[in-house]
This record gives sequence, structure tokens and C-alpha cells, in this order.
Amino acid sequence: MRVLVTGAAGFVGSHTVLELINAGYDVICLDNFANAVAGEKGAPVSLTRVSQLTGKPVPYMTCDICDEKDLEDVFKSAKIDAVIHLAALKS
Ligand SMILES: O=c1ccn([C@@H]2O[C@H](COP(=O)(O)OP(=O)(O)O[C@H]3O[C@H](CO)[C@@H](O)[C@H](O)[C@H]3O)[C@@H](O)[C@H]2O)c(=O)[nH]1
Repeated sequence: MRVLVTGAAGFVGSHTVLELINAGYDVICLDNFANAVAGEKGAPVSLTRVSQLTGKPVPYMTCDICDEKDLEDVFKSAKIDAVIHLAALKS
């Protein structure tokens, strides 16, 4: 089962991705990286740490969920069984 997580590089998102991968789910991470810290090579630090903790690659895409076409392309790129929507701008 493949789960799409929006806001995956955020605090709640990255912890959710970690738990999903440890539970055996395939995960696709989406984020516009408006509130994410990039590490070496530009990869988001939070998702790099999830990859280190799980020992598995963590696929992610840069996507603005307000961009309908970009979002459609994501859904066309893979079979997605469930969505956990955590992308938001905190106050
Ligand atoms: O249109 C948008 C807006 C935001 N984002 C992303 O969504 C993620 C949101 O994560 P974050 O900003 O970390 O918020 P939360 O995961 O909701 O975590 C916040 O809320 C938690 C619970 O209160 C606190 O513990 C955290 O410190 C606080 O960052 C970020 O990576 C953003 O880049 C998008 O992808 N698209």
C-alpha cells in the first residue's frame, strides 16, 4: 500500500513518514519546502534523517499542492492508495 504524505518534510510529516515506513508502507513524500531545512546536496534534513533511521530510501518530490497540474502529475506518476495531508503554513 502506497501512502502520499503532503508536508512530509515538516515536523509532524517527517515523524509520520518514519512510522509509515517502519510499519511497512510505501511512502511518497510531497513538500514545497517552504519550511524545510536543506542539508548537503540540497536534500531536506528531516527526510535524510528518516532515511538514516529506517535504512531505506525516502522518495520525495517538490510540489506546491495549490498547483492543480503538478498535483495531477504526481497522481499520474504512481498508484496512490491513501493520502495523509499535513502541508500547511503554521501561524
Ligand atoms: O503549501 C504548503 C505549505 C507548507 N508546506 C510544508 O508543510 C510542512 C509543514 O510542517 P511544519 O511547518 O513543521 O508544521 P507541522 O508539521 O504542523 O509542525 C508544527 O506543529 C507541531 C505541533 O504543534 C509543532 O510541534 C512543530 O514545532 C511545528 O513546526 C513544511 O515542511 C512545509 O514546507 C507545503 O508543502 N505546502
